[in-house]
Amino acid sequence: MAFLWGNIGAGMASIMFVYTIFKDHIPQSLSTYLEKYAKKLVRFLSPYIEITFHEFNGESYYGRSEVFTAIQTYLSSKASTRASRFKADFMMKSKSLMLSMDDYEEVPDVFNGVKVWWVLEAKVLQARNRGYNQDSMEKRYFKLSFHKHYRELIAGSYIDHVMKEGKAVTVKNRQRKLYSNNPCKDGYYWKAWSHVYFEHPATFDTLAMESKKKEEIMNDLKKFSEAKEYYAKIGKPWKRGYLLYGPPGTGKSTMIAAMANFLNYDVYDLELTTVKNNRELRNLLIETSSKSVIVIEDIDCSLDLTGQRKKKSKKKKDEEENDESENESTSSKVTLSGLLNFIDGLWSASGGERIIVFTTNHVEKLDPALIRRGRMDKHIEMSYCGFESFKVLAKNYLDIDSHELFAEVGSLLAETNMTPADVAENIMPKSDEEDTESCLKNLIEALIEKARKKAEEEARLKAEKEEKEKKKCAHDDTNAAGSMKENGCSTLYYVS
Ligand SMILES: Nc1ncnc2c1ncn2[C@@H]1O[C@H](COP(=O)(O)OP(=O)(O)OP(=O)(O)O)[C@@H](O)[C@H]1O
Ligand SMILES: [Mg+2]
Repeated sequence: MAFLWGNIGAGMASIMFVYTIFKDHIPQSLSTYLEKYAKKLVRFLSPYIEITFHEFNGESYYGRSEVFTAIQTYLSSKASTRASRFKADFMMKSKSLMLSMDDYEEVPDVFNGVKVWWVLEAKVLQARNRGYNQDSMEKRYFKLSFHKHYRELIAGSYIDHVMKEGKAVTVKNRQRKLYSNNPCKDGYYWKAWSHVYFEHPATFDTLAMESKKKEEIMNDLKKFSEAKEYYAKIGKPWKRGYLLYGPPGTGKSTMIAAMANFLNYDVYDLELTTVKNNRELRNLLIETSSKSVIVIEDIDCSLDLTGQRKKKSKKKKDEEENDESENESTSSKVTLSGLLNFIDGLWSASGGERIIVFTTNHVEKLDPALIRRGRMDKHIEMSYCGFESFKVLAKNYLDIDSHELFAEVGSLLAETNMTPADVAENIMPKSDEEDTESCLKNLIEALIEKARKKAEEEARLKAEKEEKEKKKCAHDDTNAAGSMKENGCSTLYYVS
């Protein structure tokens, strides 16, 4: 683009050339001075304007600037037709190559007939000398150049256009991610979450659950995802809490995957036991992106949160405040109030739609404050496999809608508590020889066996109870006899 300057550019180039030859003979201070003013002069004479967009601009400690990311995505769609050097990434979702501009590669673009130039540059900064550890850092930025004449058009409408297009391309190419809270290094920067691509196959179609309940949940999720204006109107953060509770193997984790697939959201799997304190929890929340499901599994086991709020002594409160300030001990010190703040979205100032899901096997153990409506807006019980759920599993695993053995399975399921995980395990063909009928027979056998064990257990408990009652009666008789003697009503006196 410099050659467009014509004579001015050529003149400046000659001066710079002469300067480089004699540079070594000029004192250092004068050379710096000359360089500084030469650059100013160039800028003053240039008919072009440059705007830079830095990758990390202090918006957040860990995060990349959203503007930088949107520009990068926008340019990757341009770069593939207009640049000659590319960096290639394999897009898992579309199973295709995604090309993006390489460093220092210039990509031209035209907006309303006006030409602009983009280039990705980097500055290497020497980090502060910390004893033996002297790292250097690279700061990347996009530089946009255009003619002064179009300042308003480019700085206004064009940048808006780039942001919009960039975000639209991101949504289209979005490879959803499953994040976990293990910090990882991305170039020179630490990120609070590391991720893998999220490719769980569960959907609401494959989820074994009564259809009415399923539909209700799907409608709830859909309504939530379309309610941006509504949440803004009522002045609440755009988030919704779900509590999934029920015995192991009833599909709580499967339901979370189905929810994320249904909404096309990322999943943040938050392992609370590794979070050091409330401050770290807050940072983790800030680093979550919009359109995400934040999951805390087995909330009752994660931390000793139950009743902590009620029991908290003055000493504990002081400790918690210290923890908030500087003390970063290794053991987890997330408190119930820290978690409540987390859920209330007090720190999710960055906005955007988020779903929070807790799972537990023991809902009765949780502090009511944690699961009250408004925090956990919807409580969903995941229960044992009924006939309707079985039919979904039979369709998933055996590809059948009906069978003469269905009636028997149905009546056995009504009498026996078997989880969908166990039903699935029993009907899954174990070899090529196993046909549909033998798979269903396996399930029937397992159900009969379970019913037999249940009956045995019930009989054992009944016998135990009767035995206890007998003993209690004998004890009561003894006491009664003792008291009669005391009252002079009996000649016998029993010692119990
Ligand atoms: N409702 C269900 N629909 C379809 N598949 C299910 C369902 N419940 C369980 N399964 C099957 O059983 C396996 C275990 O289920 P899942 O991990 O979702 O149970 P969970 O309720 O999360 O158990 P836990 O309380 O132990 O975490 C799943 O991989 C899935 O194949
Ligand atoms: Mg689970």
